[in-house]
Amino acid sequence: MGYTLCVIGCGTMGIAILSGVIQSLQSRDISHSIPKWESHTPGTSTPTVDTPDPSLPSQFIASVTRQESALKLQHTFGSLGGLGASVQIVIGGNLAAAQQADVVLLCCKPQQARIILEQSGMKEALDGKLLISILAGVTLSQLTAWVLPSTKVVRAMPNTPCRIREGMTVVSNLPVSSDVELDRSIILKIFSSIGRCRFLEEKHFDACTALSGSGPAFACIFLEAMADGGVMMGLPRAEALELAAQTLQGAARMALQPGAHPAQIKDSVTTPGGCTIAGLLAMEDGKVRSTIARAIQIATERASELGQPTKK
Ligand SMILES: NC(=O)C1=CN([C@@H]2O[C@H](COP(=O)(O)OP(=O)(O)OC[C@H]3O[C@@H](n4cnc5c(N)ncnc54)[C@H](OP(=O)(O)O)[C@@H]3O)[C@@H](O)[C@H]2O)C=CC1
Ligand SMILES: O=C(O)[C@@H]1CCC=N1
Repeated sequence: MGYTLCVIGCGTMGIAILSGVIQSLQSRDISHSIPKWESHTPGTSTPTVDTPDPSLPSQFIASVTRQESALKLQHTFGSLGGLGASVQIVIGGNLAAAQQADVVLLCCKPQQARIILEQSGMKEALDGKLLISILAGVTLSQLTAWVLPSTKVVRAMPNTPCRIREGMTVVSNLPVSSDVELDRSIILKIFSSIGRCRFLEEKHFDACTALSGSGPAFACIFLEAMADGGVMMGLPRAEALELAAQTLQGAARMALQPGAHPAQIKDSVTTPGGCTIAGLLAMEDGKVRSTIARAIQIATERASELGQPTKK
């Protein structure tokens, strides 16, 4: 028997994480050994025997406030069958959900965190438990001030591709009060089962929020623009999108190979006097690099404002 994982605020990200974890458990990938503490490439591990593992979740609770959201969760998790159908969906019951849980994943909006954590009885419900916040901008010092010192608080910054188990999640270092081995294992089994996961110091979190948290949106602007170019040149829209998406996926996977560098991948495509260099120069004329890099800079600055008292 594993532990009970509760998601408080189960919207886009809560669904992405829970769906990914449940699918992973159902395909048994999550029980595979983790090759390294800090990073894991999906699909590279080997199966292990089916023994009860205290670092694996076996019961799930998803908490929201609206009936409409609950119906959506019922449909989404129900369609996964098995464990998905067993997810307990609660409306307006954060406290009872936290009381029942062993590990709580806080996935509400940044500005709701304080109200949820300071609800009467919540401190006691979280006593000694692992609380993982995915909230952009809400700092560890804010979170720890809203719970008892015995609550083990970490921040995680996942992204929407967790839903298809191709996510990128950055996790802050574990607190000293933590049972380091078990808690690291719990965290890695959640987030490595739905993509890559690595630990980084909290000071990098706003940049990670912008780069990998917001990144899928930025990447899709680039993807759409590539497809638009193809459509401009007469390609049908659906095929243009397929070509753009698969090309970005292929290039990204090449860049993730050990020892690879994006400049080397670019150079290998670029035949002297050919069409690639012509396109690259047009991109440089449009300041595409600084535009994209500045977008990450501005998003980082905005991330640092989220969940702060004077900002919305
Ligand atoms: N979207 C993304 O790509 C990423 C988001 N994040 C962070 O994840 C968090 C959630 O974002 P996202 O999933 O997009 O937001 P959503 O709005 O999709 O989800 C928020 C959920 O919280 C629920 N909720 C609202 N109030 C309460 C409450 N008092 N108690 C319990 N549940 C409540 C809402 O349901 P209902 O209305 O029924 O209450 C909703 O399901 C944010 O803090 C964001 O910074 C981090 C990484 C990536
Ligand atoms: O836009 C946002 O604020 C959230 C955080 C990262 C991605 N989405």
